[in-house]
Amino acid sequence: MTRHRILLLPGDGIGPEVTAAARQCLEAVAAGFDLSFAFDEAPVGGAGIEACGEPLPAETLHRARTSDAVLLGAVGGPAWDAAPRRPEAGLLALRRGLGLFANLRPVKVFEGLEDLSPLKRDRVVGADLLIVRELTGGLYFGEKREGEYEAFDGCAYTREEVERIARVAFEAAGQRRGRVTSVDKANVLATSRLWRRTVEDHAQAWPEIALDHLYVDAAAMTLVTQPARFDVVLTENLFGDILSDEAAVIAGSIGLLGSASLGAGGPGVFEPVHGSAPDLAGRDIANPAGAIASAALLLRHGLGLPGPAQALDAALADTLRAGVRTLDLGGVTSCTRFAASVCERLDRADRLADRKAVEAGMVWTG
Ligand SMILES: NC(=O)C1=CN([C@@H]2O[C@H](COP(=O)(O)OP(=O)(O)OC[C@H]3O[C@@H](n4cnc5c(N)ncnc54)[C@H](O)[C@@H]3O)[C@@H](O)[C@H]2O)C=CC1
Ligand SMILES: CC(C)CC(=O)C(=O)O
Ligand SMILES: [Mg+2]
Repeated sequence: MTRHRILLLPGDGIGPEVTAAARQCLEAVAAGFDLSFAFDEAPVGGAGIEACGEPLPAETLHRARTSDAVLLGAVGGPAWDAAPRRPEAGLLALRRGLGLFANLRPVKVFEGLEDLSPLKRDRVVGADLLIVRELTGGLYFGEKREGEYEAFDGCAYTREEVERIARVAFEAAGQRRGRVTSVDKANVLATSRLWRRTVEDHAQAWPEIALDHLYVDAAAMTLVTQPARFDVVLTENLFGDILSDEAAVIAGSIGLLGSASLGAGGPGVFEPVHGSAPDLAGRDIANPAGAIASAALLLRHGLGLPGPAQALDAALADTLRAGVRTLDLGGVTSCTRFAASVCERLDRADRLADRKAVEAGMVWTG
């Protein structure tokens, strides 16, 4: 039996709580599908600074590189706000170190949560989009200078960087509803004009995919006024970061969103979209759904196990449909109890997924 090596990077704040919840679900999946997962754990972010003086200790990066997939919680918090090296730098270094240029952030409205969003119900029902965010270029990785009276952040993109993320977006659209909306600020930024030209050229090879462009300011508005208009949203690092938090409004809580960060074949990093939520940390009240959704993405994209991924997605959806809700969803269920509910439902969800699991060569044995 293949032993899949999963590295856990819990990080800071609620990171350890939601990562433990997601691990519990992965263990339940492993038991049900007769899979073998070997979990390892290493410090990153503030935890890395505390343990080794570095937000990304060399040993953590080494263990990430030699794993099959990485499940990360979140990094950062007020304790390190004045630190010379911030926890967030560890996350960026991990993404760069593993070459994870593509960040997939699915956004949908779970059945039973249609009234959670402050947006009108008829706007959010049917919304189902995928943000494809470029993850290792742009402002976050440009030249930086920080002085007392002047600071500088450089933004650079190459044609090759835009092309490879465009390919991911067009491929995803081909498996979804066939539409890519590329978001830039080409009326002002040179990098955005390169982005738009490159995406236009790339689209020539995909005549079956409908491509349109929006400036990021208009995209921010349209995302909440007509969310169902979007299928795949292709955008650069900074815009994707901001738009994905905004898109959480469609789902109803940022605690619900998971993500997959993928490169050219090595291990991917799977992490919720939210941050370390210091206001919730240590109280067992965070919503672990985003981390659990990330674990499902890990199964699908990180380990190539679509049957088990589908089972975990189904158990999560079933849990939410049944009204099990953490505080952010208007409920009282704790983080640990929510995870236990997903595990309890895995059996049923797996039976529902049986046909797909069998197709994928994975049979439920629990
Ligand atoms: N990927 C990562 O590791 C990220 C780290 N951060 C870091 O996290 C720290 C806090 O940043 P914020 O801007 O406050 O963003 P945040 O995402 O941690 O929190 C924003 C709001 O969402 C709520 N929230 C977040 N996750 C939740 C969950 N699972 N369940 C229920 N509610 C949840 C929080 O309580 C807060 O009200 C900062 O140090 C920031 O740099 C922020 C974003 C991403
Ligand atoms: C802390 C940032 C670097 C990460 C972030 O906000 C994100 O990737 O969504
Ligand atoms: Mg973010």
